[in-house]
Amino acid sequence: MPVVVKCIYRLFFHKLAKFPEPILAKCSSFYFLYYIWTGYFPQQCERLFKKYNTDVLRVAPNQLVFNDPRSLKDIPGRSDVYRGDFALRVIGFSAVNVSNIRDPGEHRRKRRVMAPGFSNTALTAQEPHIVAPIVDKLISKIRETEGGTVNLADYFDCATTDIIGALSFGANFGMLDQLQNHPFLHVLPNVLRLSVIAQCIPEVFRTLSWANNQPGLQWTVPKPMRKVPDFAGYHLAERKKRDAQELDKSGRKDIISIIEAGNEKYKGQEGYIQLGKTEMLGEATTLVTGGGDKVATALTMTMYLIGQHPPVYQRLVSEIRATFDSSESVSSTTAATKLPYLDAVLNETMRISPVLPGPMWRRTDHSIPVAGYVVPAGTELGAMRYNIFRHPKAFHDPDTFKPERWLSDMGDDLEASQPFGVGPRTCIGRNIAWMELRHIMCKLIWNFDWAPVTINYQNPEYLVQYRGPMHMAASSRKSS
Ligand code: HEM
Repeated sequence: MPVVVKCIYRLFFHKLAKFPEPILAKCSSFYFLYYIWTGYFPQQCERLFKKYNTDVLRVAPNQLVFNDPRSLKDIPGRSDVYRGDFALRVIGFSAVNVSNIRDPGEHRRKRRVMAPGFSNTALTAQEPHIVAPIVDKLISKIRETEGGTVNLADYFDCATTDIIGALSFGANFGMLDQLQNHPFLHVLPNVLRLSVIAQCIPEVFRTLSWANNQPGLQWTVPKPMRKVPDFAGYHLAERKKRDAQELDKSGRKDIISIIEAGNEKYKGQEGYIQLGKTEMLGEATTLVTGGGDKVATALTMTMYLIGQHPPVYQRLVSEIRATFDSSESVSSTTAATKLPYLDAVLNETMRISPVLPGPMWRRTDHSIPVAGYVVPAGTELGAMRYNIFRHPKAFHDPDTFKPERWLSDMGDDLEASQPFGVGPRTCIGRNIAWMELRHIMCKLIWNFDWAPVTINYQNPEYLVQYRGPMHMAASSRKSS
């Protein structure tokens, strides 16, 4: 269709023509691409929601975003919507996996096999042997910085990626050992950034994906986009080699082995197809990508925010130090039951600064009701998480960091903040995340007194927050 005709159609006759939007966004995806490229798409939406006095926006010819807490349940809460074109097919060129698979039935199959690896029972057994020693290594690495400052954004990245390597692959990824020199440091956020931008124009992404599968054409694809699957594939292969050498594997309980056991359990059952080799590679990639970076961001933001709010910091120090006698006695299970203020701080951090601030796109192939609107079939749509988590109808003083709102009823609608998502595609790793967040925060606060260094810290987002350096000063604790 000639460009002018296409524009006229999109402006006046398109099924979404009645929804408010800037005129440029009606005609082409370039408007959307520009704001995604800047990394401040949610902030631009905030301005547009206000400008048009609306809670729904058409941000590209075929895309709607909502700023109404009800849309959290009305979109991702549904089991009959698909991953959108602009959703998680962004980890470079990962094989199909639980987080990027489109079909809801296939997705259920994968979740069923994977779920036991993420259960609290599996994790409680692993925390003292696998997680605690890595966190202790983090503490000693921070101790080495005394008298100077520490870039927590990178230190957390190394620690959480090492944890997911040990939990999933039974491997030492060696990030904390090498810190700034580790070749995987910063790879994932950069790949996400590249992929998210490429995805804004689906034709570009599809062409790159196609080229990536053609022998002889792979050189046309930006190299970083293959780095994450390559890293995961390498560790999957290394794990297999170790497996072959091991005579008795019965003791192993890493997540990959639990997925493999699930594969065996359902083998031969009617309607069940085992996860094949490529799917296992896909899941390995999901574990590497999902497991480290997001927790690192939540920790970085928590430390930053408590550093900026001394009364919150002091209350947290009192709670944690009064609960544990020693650093060794820290456990996330104790923290979960005895440290309500820590949970309030973490919840408030993930509300005001969500790790995944964007809309987590979905697509519907039939018309559905969303927050009082009827969305036509074939639309890409999403709930704007950053904006909803700060919605004035749901939270008083929505832009203020106030952990107390999670401790007593202040009239807030706390359900309007859903850092781990809603519905069938909610975060499979949330138990791991909570375990790491509680364990690491307790040890950081138990061992050190902290002073802020970086101020005015704000990250752009490329699906997840794109962490910049965040420095603080740690000194061995003086008070009890
Ligand atoms: C603070 C840390 C974390 C946050 C805030 C977070 C948040 C989220 C959110 C919001 C989703 C839903 C996406 C959607 O609706 O489309 C999600 C999905 C997912 N998360 Fe997490 N996550 C965290 C940690 C983890 C960890 C530690 C893992 C472990 C490997 C993980 C693995 C996954 C996977 C595999 C999915 C896709 C699930 C599916 O589509 O069925 N996440 N996460």
